[in-house]
Amino acid sequence: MSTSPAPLRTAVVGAGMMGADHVSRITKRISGAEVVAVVDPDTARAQAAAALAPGSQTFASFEEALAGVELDAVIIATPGFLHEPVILPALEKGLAILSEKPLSDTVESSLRIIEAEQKLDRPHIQVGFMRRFDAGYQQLRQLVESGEQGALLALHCAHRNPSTPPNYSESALITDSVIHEIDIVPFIVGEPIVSVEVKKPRRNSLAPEGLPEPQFVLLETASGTLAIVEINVNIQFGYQVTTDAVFESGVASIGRAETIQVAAAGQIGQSVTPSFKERFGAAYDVEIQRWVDAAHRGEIDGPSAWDGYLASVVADAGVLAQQSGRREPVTYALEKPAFYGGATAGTGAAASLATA
Ligand SMILES: NC(=O)C1=CN([C@@H]2O[C@H](COP(=O)(O)OP(=O)(O)OC[C@H]3O[C@@H](n4cnc5c(N)ncnc54)[C@H](O)[C@@H]3O)[C@@H](O)[C@H]2O)C=CC1
Ligand SMILES: O=C1[C@@H](O)[C@H](O)[C@@H](O)[C@H](O)[C@H]1O
Repeated sequence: MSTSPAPLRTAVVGAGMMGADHVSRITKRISGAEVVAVVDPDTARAQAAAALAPGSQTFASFEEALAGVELDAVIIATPGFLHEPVILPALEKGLAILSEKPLSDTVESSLRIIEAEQKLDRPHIQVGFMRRFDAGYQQLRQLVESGEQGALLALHCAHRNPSTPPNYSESALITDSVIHEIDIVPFIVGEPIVSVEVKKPRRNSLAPEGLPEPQFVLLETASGTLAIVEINVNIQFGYQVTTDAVFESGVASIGRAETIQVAAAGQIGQSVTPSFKERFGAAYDVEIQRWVDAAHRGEIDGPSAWDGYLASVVADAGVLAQQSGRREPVTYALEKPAFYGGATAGTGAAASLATA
């Protein structure tokens, strides 16, 4: 008779929107893990999230959680610039780590993280690029790989949010939002991004003062496939993420039919998801379940810290392109280490896409 392994004793660090959602996910929707600690200096948030996971304890810092409870794993859902201070001690303890995107806020920090991780026997960090687990993106990737419609020439990507949180800056358009396309475009195309250019059309007057958006971000991959990303984060009507892929002999579209379409009373309509939590709810569930299952096997099963590092290099070029108005080349300083699953030539970016 086979017995299930003991649940992964997990801390969730950062009990805001994503952290609380992950607490609920682990407790109610997936198996093989339990939240034993919720960490947030904002006591009310920590307690509200911990209430979703009966038996969990709250802590004001990750250090206190490490000292106060036995852990196997950690989910990091603090703002990006606070990921590294949790990732490094978690690596030292050998915990399974799911870091929300981005891996970190700078290339330098991402490099420190991958250097620290490579002191261990194997990758411990999975990055929360959940689109890789979305059924639509997976089908699109398969279509590209099949070659059924010829070569992939271009992608039209729309990334629309109803509004932005406080302190959302112009660079956040790239580092916080387009970072998802920066990860998913190489995943679909199967090759790295080699340049970034940013075009700024007329400003949406409904965006917060000083935020020049929408913007169009052009991501070019190694063989010349062009992804044109409309990043448009104060569009009011809802949350919408779509991709239209242009092939040599056809087009394919994903992301437009998340909800039922109803024809009635002389109209055809469907509702729009209000936020990423609904649009990508199923993808987050699959992402976290696969991360938990892999952690029980001593593995990761999704985008690695190497993928997080690659994304940070492209994001850097993107922020530069916002300011320069020029096409900025993307230069990856490192070859992909064998530690991350393949000593391929060049950036190794394509080979890093084998998972998820
Ligand atoms: N995969 C996805 O689609 C999404 C990912 N995210 C990512 O999730 C992370 C969190 O984002 P949100 O939940 O939107 O932010 P949030 O602002 O709602 O929550 C962040 C929480 O971290 C807490 N915090 C701050 N310093 C801390 C510390 N030293 N230790 C523990 N907690 C601390 C804050 O008090 C706050 O409760 C970010 O990395 C963000 O990029 C966010 C939204 C969607
Ligand atoms: O990661 C996310 C947010 O942080 C970001 O602000 C949004 O633009 C993205 O759509 C969402 O998935």
